Amino acid sequence: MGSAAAAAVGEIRRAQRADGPAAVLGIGTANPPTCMAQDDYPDYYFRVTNSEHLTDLKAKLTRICKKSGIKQRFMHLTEDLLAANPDFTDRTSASLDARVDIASAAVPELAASAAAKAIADWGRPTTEITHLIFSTYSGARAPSADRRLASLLGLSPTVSRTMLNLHGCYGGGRSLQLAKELAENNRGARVLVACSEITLIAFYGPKDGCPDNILGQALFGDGSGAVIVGADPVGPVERPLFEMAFASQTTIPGSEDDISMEINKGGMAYHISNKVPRLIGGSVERCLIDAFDALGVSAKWNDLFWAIHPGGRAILDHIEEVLGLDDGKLAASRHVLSEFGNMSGTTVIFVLDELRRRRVAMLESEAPEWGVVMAFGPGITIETMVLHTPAGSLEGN
Ligand SMILES: CC(C)(COP(=O)(O)OP(=O)(O)OC[C@H]1O[C@@H](n2cnc3c(N)ncnc32)[C@H](O)[C@@H]1OP(=O)(O)O)[C@@H](O)C(=O)NCCC(=O)NCCSC(=O)CC(=O)O
Repeated sequence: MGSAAAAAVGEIRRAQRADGPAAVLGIGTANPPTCMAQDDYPDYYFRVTNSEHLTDLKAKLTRICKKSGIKQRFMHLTEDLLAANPDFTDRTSASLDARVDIASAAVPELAASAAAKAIADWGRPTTEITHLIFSTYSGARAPSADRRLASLLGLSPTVSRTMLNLHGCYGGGRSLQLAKELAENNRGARVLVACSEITLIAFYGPKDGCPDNILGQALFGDGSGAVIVGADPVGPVERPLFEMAFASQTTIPGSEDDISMEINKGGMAYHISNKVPRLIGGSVERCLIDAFDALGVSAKWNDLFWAIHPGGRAILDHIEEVLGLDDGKLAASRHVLSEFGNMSGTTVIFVLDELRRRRVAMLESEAPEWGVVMAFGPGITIETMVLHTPAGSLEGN
């Protein structure tokens, strides 16, 4: 290639890319209608699974629920749905087909409800969405939930879709990072991120010797979160809520067996070791130092705003301790954990939405300029994203 052609290709490439950083331009969330108080859950769970005789496990679930930092959770699976599918309580039954049938409809429908709110918050027509990233642990079919969501919303047939399956609790962080790459590398792109999780795929009765299931029964809830991401916002309609300044992914060496998920004939099984809070707590500071070094920004942890995936109360406690965070710095994460439980990949979007609400209530001078999103999942994988809030970004919210 001659130097003139190389220059022309370089010019084309520059013209194809955005000028500014990707930013969050709208956020929406949704939950199924059934809300379960955490204090009532052990009685409910052991009754509907006909397991009242497993008194030790019920006492264990009660202890975990009390220490979980969760007040309530939302669930798609109701008692009526369970009565229609009694084999869902038996982990050895071949119930995957029935679970996938229900999830294939419910997961994109919940996402459509969150996405409609994100699109309204963004303020431009649905047909101007150019890319869709969908993340769920319930996907087991193609065409998948991304295709169904595109139909439900009436997205353009030229929308470029990406499906993320089984990323678990880092699905939201991964989706946001991919959205940043797409928005910055495609001038004018408007990316819809949709995460949607319903626990029905992994609901079983209790079984002696299976404490993972008891932990999961205490933690996980259902919800969907959607975000519109784009660069070079077109005012006055588009307002950048959070600019995405930097993103990275890190895997904790030797931790591949500490969080795992697998689909089998009876649904999804998972394992969460009791080392998870310590492993994550021991790794986050290195990720943060590397991120801010790469940006050339000097950061004091207490001067940032925080959107940490609330995987469990002990994870937040460990992070707070290792980073020396003041009380209240993880308030948005603790609030979401309390009101909704751990909704896997979706949770971090709820935390971002909660942070946005809390920042609106602050004076501009009190609201930290820089912040961090962190999410964790199988791997153990840590997603880190540094956010920046442009001046005036909270006005009019
Ligand atoms: C479960 C807890 C609320 C319990 O609170 P405390 O630790 O303060 O209390 P504690 O030490 O007295 O423990 C109470 C009971 O919980 C049990 N327990 C603790 N961790 C457990 C685990 N990983 N598996 C099974 N049981 C567990 C203890 O053995 C104990 O049982 P007994 O009382 O019988 O002695 C907390 O440990 C916590 O938040 N853990 C983090 C949960 C986690 O790893 N979440 C990540 C989910 S995965 C995720 O977010 C990503 C993804 O899915 O992709």
